Amino acid sequence: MDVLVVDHPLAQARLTAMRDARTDSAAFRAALHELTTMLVYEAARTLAVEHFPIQTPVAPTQGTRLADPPLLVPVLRAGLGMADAALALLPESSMGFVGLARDEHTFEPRAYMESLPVDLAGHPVFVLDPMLATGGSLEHCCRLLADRGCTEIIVLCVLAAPAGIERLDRSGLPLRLVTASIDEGLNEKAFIVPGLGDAGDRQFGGMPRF
Ligand SMILES: O=P(O)(O)OC[C@H]1O[C@H](OP(=O)(O)OP(=O)(O)O)[C@H](O)[C@@H]1O
Ligand SMILES: O=c1cc[nH]c(=O)[nH]1
Ligand SMILES: [Mg+2]
Repeated sequence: MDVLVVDHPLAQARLTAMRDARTDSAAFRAALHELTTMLVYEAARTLAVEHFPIQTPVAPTQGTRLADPPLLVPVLRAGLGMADAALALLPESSMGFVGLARDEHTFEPRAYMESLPVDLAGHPVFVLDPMLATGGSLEHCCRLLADRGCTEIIVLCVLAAPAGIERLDRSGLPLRLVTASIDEGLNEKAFIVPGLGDAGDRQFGGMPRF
């Protein structure tokens, strides 16, 4: 599986703000928004483009645009904080939604929402979720997309644990990963270490489990 680590100093500064336990929710959301802009910029580098004629004030020339803007799929809740920034850079994109909550004991994802186009054959998809921990949630989400015929899945996350990367790699799904960091590992609660805590709670506050 192709993995790109965006180690640009401006990206790492936003990541540092997100890791810092003193960062409040508003500053956390702002840093995630800005970091997502950088992740999307890098992830979009390999998208297919098409050229078309335009006229500058001086002369005719060729313009460039994305041939097929990717479907954006934030994984609720935490991925919601990446949605606005991605849509700002990709204003022609459509958006689908997948809602997953990881069970605190089994660490398996429980699906509670799915709103996706029926047929994704031939279309690229950007999956937005800040955290790749055990990989259960993102594997579940990417499988939903592959089941709809998608063969070009790009996962954008803030932090990836080695176990999650290995799981996605083993899944055989047609994906590549863009992340701001590969962290050391997981603790006994399957939280990423050193990580940044619970990305959903840090943006939106704690939630009672269903
Ligand atoms: O790789 P995994 O082990 O599956 O863990 C990662 C998942 O955990 C977090 O979501 P969470 O279940 O906490 O839901 P939330 O976004 O509503 O907080 C995160 O946003 C990922 O979706
Ligand atoms: O460290 C982790 C692991 C899963 N989900 C999170 O939000 N954080
Ligand atoms: Mg959470």
